[in-house]
Amino acid sequence: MGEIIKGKPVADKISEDLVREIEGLRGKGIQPKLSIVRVGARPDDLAYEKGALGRCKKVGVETEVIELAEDITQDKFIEELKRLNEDKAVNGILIFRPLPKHLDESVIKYVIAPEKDVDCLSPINVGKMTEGDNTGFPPCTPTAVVEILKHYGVELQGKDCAIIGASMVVGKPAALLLLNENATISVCHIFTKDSAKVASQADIVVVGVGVPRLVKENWIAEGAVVIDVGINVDDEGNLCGDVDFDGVKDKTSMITPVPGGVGSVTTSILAKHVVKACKQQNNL
Ligand SMILES: Nc1nc(=O)c2c([nH]1)NC[C@@H]1CN(c3ccc(C(=O)N[C@@H](CCC(=O)O)C(=O)O)cc3)C=[N+]21
Repeated sequence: MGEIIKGKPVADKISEDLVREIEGLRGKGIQPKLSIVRVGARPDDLAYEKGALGRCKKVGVETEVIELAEDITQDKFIEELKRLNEDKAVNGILIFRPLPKHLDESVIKYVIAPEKDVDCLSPINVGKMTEGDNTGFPPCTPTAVVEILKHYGVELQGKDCAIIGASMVVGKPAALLLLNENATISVCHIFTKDSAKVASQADIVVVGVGVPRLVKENWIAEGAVVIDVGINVDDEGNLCGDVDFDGVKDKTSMITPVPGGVGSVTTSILAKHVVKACKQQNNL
């Protein structure tokens, strides 16, 4: 019991396919490119940026980072974004979130070109995900969750999934993507009466809340599959997930580690979305 299912084999498989696909595109004179938009220098954003740049380099996706000042005005930000929308060389745009408070995401999400929106900021892509329309771009992290489950042969149809956390970047989209796989979904959040009870009745538990080691042994049914999306730094400065890995592991049939789990697949999905966007934009 307690097979540790790592992200690397999943990421490697996706990367191998991408390398081949990008070689094919280059043969046609096409080079996929991602623009990353970062406002300020939050450690969280820098960590993701480092992983994303490394992955893109490895598979052959060109990158640029648009570094904007922490105090950039909304008008200037929108001007930059429109420039990227119109730049024919740019196929994908990733805007790090959350944006500083003075930038209004509810306005900006309508400005990003949906066909370049590789991490699902645009309501068009949220809508496509909700409908199960595969022409859009669901957010990279919950997509990585589903890819890991499929890679390790976890049946989803008819299974009971508990999602812990209801954010727009993890919980809500994870619920929709797993629903699209015909699983039965329960979503727990801070107002849920008894999250441990809901989780302990599930075949699959997906956790993305940002609370170090929240999910304990009593939350997990014997033989359940546990996917830990959290990336936290604990009091000793170590990277840890939202699941008490040592306490939970032996009760599960499979569990993802942190680091080395979902986080390592997210950047491969990002690169995959850039290539998909590139192909769509070139009518391929
Ligand atoms: N639009 C948007 N989408 C995001 O998904 C998003 C964001 N904005 N803003 C910042 C946060 C933070 N975040 C991280 C992802 C990976 C690591 C990380 O450490 N990744 C390691 C692997 C960690 C592991 O192995 O588990 C790597 O890629 O090498 C950290 C942080 C994404 N975020």
